[in-house]
Amino acid sequence: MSFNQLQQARAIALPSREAMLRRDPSVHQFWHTHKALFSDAWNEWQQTEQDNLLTLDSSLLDKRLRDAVTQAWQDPSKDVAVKELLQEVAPGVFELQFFDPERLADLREYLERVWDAQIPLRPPYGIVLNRRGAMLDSRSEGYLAAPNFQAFYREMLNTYMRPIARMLFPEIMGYDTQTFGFSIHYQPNTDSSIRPHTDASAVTLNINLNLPDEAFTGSAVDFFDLASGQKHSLTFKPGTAMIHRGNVVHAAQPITSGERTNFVLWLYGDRGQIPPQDAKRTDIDASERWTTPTAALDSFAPF
Ligand SMILES: O=C(O)CCC(=O)C(=O)O
Ligand SMILES: [Fe+2]
Repeated sequence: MSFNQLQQARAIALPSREAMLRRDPSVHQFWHTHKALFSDAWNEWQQTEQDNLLTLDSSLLDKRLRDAVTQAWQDPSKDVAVKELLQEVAPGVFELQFFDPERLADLREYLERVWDAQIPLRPPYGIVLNRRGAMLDSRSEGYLAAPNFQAFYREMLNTYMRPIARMLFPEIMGYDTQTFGFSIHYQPNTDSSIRPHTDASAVTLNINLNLPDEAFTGSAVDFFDLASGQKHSLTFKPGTAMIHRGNVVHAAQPITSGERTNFVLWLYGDRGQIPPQDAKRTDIDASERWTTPTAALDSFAPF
């Protein structure tokens, strides 16, 4: 690797927002053409910045969660301690404290340095084009390819999300081999809300990254319970996460002041498969939950 990939990458202008929203073929071509360059640039960025960058690891997570999860990996029969940290806040929607709010400043500082890197990043244009968001998974064009971040991202999915999801939603077992993720950022005048939709995932973990002093108003997430016809509006607190099946209809209300930053992580099966509607929801043995699939990652990306 020669040490000028970073400068080269910085000199390349992103396609226009309009072209990205239109999903113009030239946009796909753009990311394809520069794939290796951008990946090398993130490597180089990490090396250049290594004295400034915080190590991303599980010390950023809530201690009770980290301890309970560590224990469950050692002895799956003790995973009730993890379950006790999950609260059902709407039908099929569970809340947990994921990050330690006191450590979020470090993670956010890392992400600020990512923006300052000026390497082209592809914003998530699944539902809307969220300007200050990034694709996180290596299957995605223009993803955040810094090796340290990638190791942390994989740890969040493999060590934490998948076994917890299997505990709550046993029918996802086997429909959880593949990963997907992006970050989103809301502020009142640009990207402020998301209309009702379902996710193309088997399960979604949506984690808030707001610092304790970063208050916002509005921006509740509405979950629609089709069985009862009721709507449950839930507001994120710093470092909390909500986990739900992808097929739960949800929407984000407009943010009226402040900002909100979240990581949205998805699991689904090979080639994007999700469990059939009538999938049996019978519990699986704890020892099966605390495992990591060995299937190769495919390249299917829903958006
Ligand atoms: O506003 C949120 O946190 C929900 C985002 C969401 O539903 C999505 O990105 O699919
Ligand atoms: Fe969603």
